[in-house]
Amino acid sequence: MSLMPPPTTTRNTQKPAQKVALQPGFGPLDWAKLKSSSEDLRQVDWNCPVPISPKMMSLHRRKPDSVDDEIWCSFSGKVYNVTRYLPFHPGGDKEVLRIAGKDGTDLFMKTHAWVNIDYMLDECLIGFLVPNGRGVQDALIDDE
Ligand code: HEM
Repeated sequence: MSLMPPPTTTRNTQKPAQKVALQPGFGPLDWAKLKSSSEDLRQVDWNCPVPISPKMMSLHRRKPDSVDDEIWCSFSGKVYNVTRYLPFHPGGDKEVLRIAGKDGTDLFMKTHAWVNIDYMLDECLIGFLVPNGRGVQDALIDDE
């Protein structure tokens, strides 16, 4: 009889972690510190959450036709400006950029449902998702 453990315990069936190496100064504690500093991480003209439509959000995705260099996205009906969070994301900025200008709830829940996004991004909250036409700046957006 062999003393080797059964093969099921020796085979690694789990997907490897995809954490990336973050730059010095961009760890979880650094993000917590930045959040509790007086720095404005929302980077918008308003100081309380406003109604934001999918169309408005889609303009903020760092593409050639975007209105600026900022990344907005939504999770569970809340819209965040995640621009400042990108270098702090343990899974790398590219993963977050996949949902730039879009709703990221499904992808987020598939990847790490255990992460408390309300807490992680509280200082980046800029609005609540509403249907197109009902957003605070929708009247200013061209319909082509
Ligand atoms: C902007 C919102 C997001 C926040 C606040 C966030 C937060 C986090 C946190 C805290 C971790 C570390 C989790 C842990 O160690 O257990 C993590 C890891 C990760 N995130 Fe995100 N995330 C966000 C969006 C996304 C999106 C949209 C994706 C796309 C798929 C993604 C993919 C990943 C991956 C692949 C990892 C590494 C998972 C691992 O350790 O195996 N994240 N994220």
